[in-house]
Amino acid sequence: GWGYGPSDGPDNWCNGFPIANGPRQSPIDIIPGQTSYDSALKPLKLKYDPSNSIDILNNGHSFQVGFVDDTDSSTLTGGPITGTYRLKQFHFHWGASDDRGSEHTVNGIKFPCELHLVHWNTKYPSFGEAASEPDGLAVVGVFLKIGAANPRLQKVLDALGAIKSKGKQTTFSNFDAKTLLPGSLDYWTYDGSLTTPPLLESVTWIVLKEPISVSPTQMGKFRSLMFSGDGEAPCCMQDNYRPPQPLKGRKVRRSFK
Ligand SMILES: NS(=O)(=O)c1ccc(O)c(NC(=O)NCCCCO)c1
Ligand SMILES: [Zn+2]
Repeated sequence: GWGYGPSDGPDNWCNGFPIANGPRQSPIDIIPGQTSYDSALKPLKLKYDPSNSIDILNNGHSFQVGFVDDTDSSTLTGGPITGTYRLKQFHFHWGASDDRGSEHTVNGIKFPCELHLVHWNTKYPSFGEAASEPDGLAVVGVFLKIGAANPRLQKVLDALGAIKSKGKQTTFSNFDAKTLLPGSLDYWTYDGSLTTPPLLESVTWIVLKEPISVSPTQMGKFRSLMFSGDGEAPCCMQDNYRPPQPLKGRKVRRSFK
């Protein structure tokens, strides 16, 4: 399988997934001075129902909080997308130290962590089907910046003790994903892909300009997870980020002046 190590990491993904060198790969370096303000872009509308959160899982690449997605109770509408996209899961990418970890960068600057809220287009029957369509997915990216401890993030971090190794899963109910969003929903947007294999080019990326805070101690909690499963050689889950990919002529739009 694929991973983030010297032999199975991002530089080798093209061997199993040739789309790794495709025309709309993610993440990218966002250069604000080269983005275009688009007054036609609508405000983001995120409506999340806390009763939809179900579980938290260590999938061996990151950890993700899963949501019930059989109704339109947790959705993304507006922004650059048309129609209704349902929240499926959120997860993070982070570094071994606070100087790296985000997937998107801004003027080449790496943040210590990046949150991805993954949504799928309800014009398709399921996430799996949507994931192979050019307009199938919309992922909201939120940067985490070192500062004061984030009490809303702490609720998620307190659950990590139960999912230390690959394959572990536990219930995670009544979590309001909206509490992880910054005050401003100003965003950059561009057409891209999943940032992990299968690297499908089906994602409308919506990257928020304003970061949320995380403390150094909280970053340590992320790094206490393991890529490895029980009984395997222990390997700390860190540096689980893909570096920026070539823009290949794509335009990045912004929702704000
Ligand atoms: N980072 S991302 O672009 O927001 C992203 C959003 C949704 C995804 O489904 C994936 N990738 C994925 O599921 N790969 C299959 C095996 C992963 C472990 O189960 C990546
Ligand atoms: Zn991600």
